[in-house]
Amino acid sequence: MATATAFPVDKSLEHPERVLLVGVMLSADYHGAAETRQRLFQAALNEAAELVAASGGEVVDVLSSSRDRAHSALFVGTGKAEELAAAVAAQQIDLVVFNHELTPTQERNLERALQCRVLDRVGLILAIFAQRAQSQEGKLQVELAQLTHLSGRLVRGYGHLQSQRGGIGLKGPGETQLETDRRLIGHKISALQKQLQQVKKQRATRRKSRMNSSLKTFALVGYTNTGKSSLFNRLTKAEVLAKDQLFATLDTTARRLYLSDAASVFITDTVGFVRDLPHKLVAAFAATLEETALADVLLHVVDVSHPEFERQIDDVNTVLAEIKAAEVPQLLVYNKIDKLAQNQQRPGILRAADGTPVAVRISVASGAGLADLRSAMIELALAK
Ligand SMILES: Nc1nc2c(ncn2[C@@H]2O[C@H](COP(=O)(O)OP(=O)(O)OP(=O)(O)O)[C@@H](O)[C@H]2O)c(=O)[nH]1
Ligand SMILES: [Mg+2]
Repeated sequence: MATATAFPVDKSLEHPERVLLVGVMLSADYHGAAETRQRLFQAALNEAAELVAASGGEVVDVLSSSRDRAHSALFVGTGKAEELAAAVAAQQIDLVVFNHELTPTQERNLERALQCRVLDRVGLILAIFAQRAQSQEGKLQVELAQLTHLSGRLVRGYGHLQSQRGGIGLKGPGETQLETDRRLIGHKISALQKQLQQVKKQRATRRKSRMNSSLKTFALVGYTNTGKSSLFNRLTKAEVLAKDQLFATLDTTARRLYLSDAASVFITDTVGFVRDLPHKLVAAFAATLEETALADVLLHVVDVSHPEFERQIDDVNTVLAEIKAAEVPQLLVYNKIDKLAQNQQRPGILRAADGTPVAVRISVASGAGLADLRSAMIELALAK
């Protein structure tokens, strides 16, 4: 349900946008030896470039610098701002993306100084979600996240002006507008929350009928672009969109899956996670992610060919803890082994000391290890 609002909620991108990507390596954010810090910083920049691509933008230039700072606050000095403004003008940049969190005030000041739109990482992820949301639920959730993001900005963004005015007791026109905006946003937010509550009920009803059937539920989770939807399709012969793109999936789909005569299960595919997934987004997607927390087993899909796959596993576990799914048993699915060196492509099940399957090495692309995965799933489905 698209809604027109009086305020600039829509930060969605129009493509093709010419994007300047800015990375600032703050010593507070990257730890370890210089070489490690450099590698992590580069990986974060690469991921930001992928996010830009996922939003339909084109990275025209990347500027990075490092700063020795004890606290993790980005400060853009006048010299740097001038350098950025020159780059924006020279290369006809439409959008500058900071791979760093900006305060609303910083974002506004930068927009003024650079004469061009500015987004930080959170804003970029929200913009992608806004573009992608397909289902009514997905759209409601993204809109809620954007409005919450905006209302936070209105309050914080104008706060310093208000306190200055407070003493004089003035009520300028801007302030009145601000109050109106706040009230409208407040109404809109509660309306959205009510609608989402409704959706949540419908979901609960559907889930209940699944639970009554006493079938176990497996939920696919994992970092974005690891192959969850590809695996879902392969296992269930469904046709969920699978694409080499961050956040191809935003909704949850559930299908019944026959594993053996004794074991039929439900399997769900859902939105992928990313480092620093905005909290507002996680909160807004609570209804979608609830399925995950209530699953019997999580199939944690990992792109084992990704240089940062171990960190991605940690990032996913962080989000899982946030949505109270940390206690759900996990089976790690090491996918894309076809992309590893020849001598590392061996598929199969890895077991704990007591014999419980803890991980399976597979390739959805080549089909290697899929039989192992199915038998591990049967074991877990029949356990208890
Ligand atoms: N080489 C290789 N590529 C794979 C394999 N599995 C999936 N892919 C590719 O990885 C990309 C991402 O796949 P998806 O299934 O969309 O990944 P996802 O985890 O659902 O991604 P999001 O929905 O964005 O979170 C696609 O281009 C797939 O073709 C695999 O085993 N090997
Ligand atoms: Mg997907």
